[in-house]
Amino acid sequence: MASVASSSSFFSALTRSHIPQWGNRIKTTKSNFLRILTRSCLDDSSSLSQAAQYTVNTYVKSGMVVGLGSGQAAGIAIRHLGQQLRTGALKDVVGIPMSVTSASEAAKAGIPLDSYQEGSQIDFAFDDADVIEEGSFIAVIGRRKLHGEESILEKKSILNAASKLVFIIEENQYKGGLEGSIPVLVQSLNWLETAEEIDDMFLGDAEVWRRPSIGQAGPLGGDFPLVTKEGHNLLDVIFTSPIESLAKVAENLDTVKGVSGHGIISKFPCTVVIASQNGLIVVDKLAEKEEPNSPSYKMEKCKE
Ligand SMILES: O=C(CO)[C@H](O)[C@H](O)COP(=O)(O)O
Repeated sequence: MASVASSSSFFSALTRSHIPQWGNRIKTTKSNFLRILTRSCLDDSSSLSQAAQYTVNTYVKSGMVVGLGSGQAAGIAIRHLGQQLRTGALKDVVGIPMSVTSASEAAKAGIPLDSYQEGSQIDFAFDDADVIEEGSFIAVIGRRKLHGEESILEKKSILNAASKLVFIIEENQYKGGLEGSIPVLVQSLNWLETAEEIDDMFLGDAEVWRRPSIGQAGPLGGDFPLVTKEGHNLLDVIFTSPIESLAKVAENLDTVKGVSGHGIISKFPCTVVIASQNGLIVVDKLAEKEEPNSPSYKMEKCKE
């Protein structure tokens, strides 16, 4: 594998020739690093599988405690991790599942498991994200229907506790000016009051719907609203115009009495492994204090 620390003109030239649609879109800053891996260096046909396998092969080391996320890519990564343990390529890895689905997937794959306790040491975690805001690396999780005892709050605790974090997503999930919903956990007793306050806060930009536990329902969540294992109702704040800043949305939501949490997560350092038509794109967001004099980005390309 060749590794190149590059200047911005070198970056532009490479991105233009290798990933034209990304050349002008990825913004790099002092704290972002970008690597592009051509497809030929990876051995599976689906780009999401490649991204999941790359994540396990690159970041999981023997002896690690690994947070196992949920979603399609995380499922593939869990199965691949199990395979690596069976072949002996990795040893003594313990998984901390972030959902019932990831626990059952991991058990099937033969990964030894432990449950998350506050203060648990987690060396590495991977997860799907619904979307990630370009540049800020702030992610949204929890849009998808929650399964079993799945908890957005617990998932965020595990992701925040991890010493290293990777989100595995597809190209169309990494963008600026995001639209769509932000899941918000609210105390169920006064959920309507809280929903109205959020509605006023984002008036004209978003609608607020209470999520039902089954099927479809109207804005009030129908007769069987979802109640999480912590006893919260879940509001979907559905943005109909582009979100200028996810950080601002999170900040505003945090001021609302009755809000117990939400699906917006910003945790650095963070790496995003992006499955694209032209191979994998790996972008690292470092903690602000790291490598203050480093070049603006680094690009790696696999030797064919
Ligand atoms: O909460 C989440 C990750 O923690 C996501 O909502 C979810 O897992 C995405 O799933 P998929 O990638 O299969 O749509």
